[in-house]
Amino acid sequence: MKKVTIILIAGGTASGKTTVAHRLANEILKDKSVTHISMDNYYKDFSELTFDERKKINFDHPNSVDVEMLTNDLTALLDYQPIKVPIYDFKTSARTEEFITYKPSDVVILDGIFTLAIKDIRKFGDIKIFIKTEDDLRFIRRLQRDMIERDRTIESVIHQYLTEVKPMHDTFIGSSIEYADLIVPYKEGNEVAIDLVATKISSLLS
Ligand SMILES: Nc1ncnc2c1ncn2[C@@H]1O[C@H](COP(=O)(O)OP(=O)(O)O)[C@@H](O)[C@H]1O
Ligand SMILES: O=c1ccn([C@@H]2O[C@H](COP(=O)(O)O)[C@@H](O)[C@H]2O)c(=O)[nH]1
Repeated sequence: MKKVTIILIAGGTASGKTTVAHRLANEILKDKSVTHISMDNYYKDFSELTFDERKKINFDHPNSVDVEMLTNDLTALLDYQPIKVPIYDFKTSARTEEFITYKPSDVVILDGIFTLAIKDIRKFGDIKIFIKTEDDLRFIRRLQRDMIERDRTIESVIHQYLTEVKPMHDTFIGSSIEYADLIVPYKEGNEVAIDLVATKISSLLS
């Protein structure tokens, strides 16, 4: 039986993880059996808390992730079993009541800030990628994205960035680059790195 290949894509907030994962899954590897999963859907379920209480949670600390659910799901995918994942809502900081079902596939791409920082997740990676984007670019992208897509104010983005995002990045996420097989400097896109990953996957699948 063929082994499922798991690609982990890490990097700071707004570094371009989702963009790279999406390109790999939907363009470069579109003829292969590929599933792209976001680690964002594995934040713990804090729905019993009020919205104001949830706003105080530090979502940049690894403890905010439901590692047990994620490891169970990755184990199921390695066994070619389907998984059902709750969809997360960044506007309310809570899981929605909707689920997405992922069918078994030969390649699984998991992207998220903690994919290389959390040992129990990192150990699943066959190919470990870190997207390295300068901090100021990431902050600008995050500010735009959070205000447009996540219902945040400029003040809340700046406050969260200075009190949680940056200190946790400096403590946990930035240093996880040491576990990467490939570091991708993603500014205007990096075709060579993306082609290298595609070639490696093709060789693993053949
Ligand atoms: N190479 C790039 N150049 C310019 N903008 C980019 C680039 N990559 C991503 N973005 C933009 O930055 C924001 C964050 O990208 P995303 O891929 O969602 O990052 P992440 O998943 O790391 O948080 C998005 O609005 C996206 O369109
Ligand atoms: O309820 C939440 C959950 C997470 N966040 C922030 O999201 C980023 C991680 O997502 P990226 O797409 O990689 O940026 C993390 O830095 C958290 O601060 C949130 O704001 N609210």
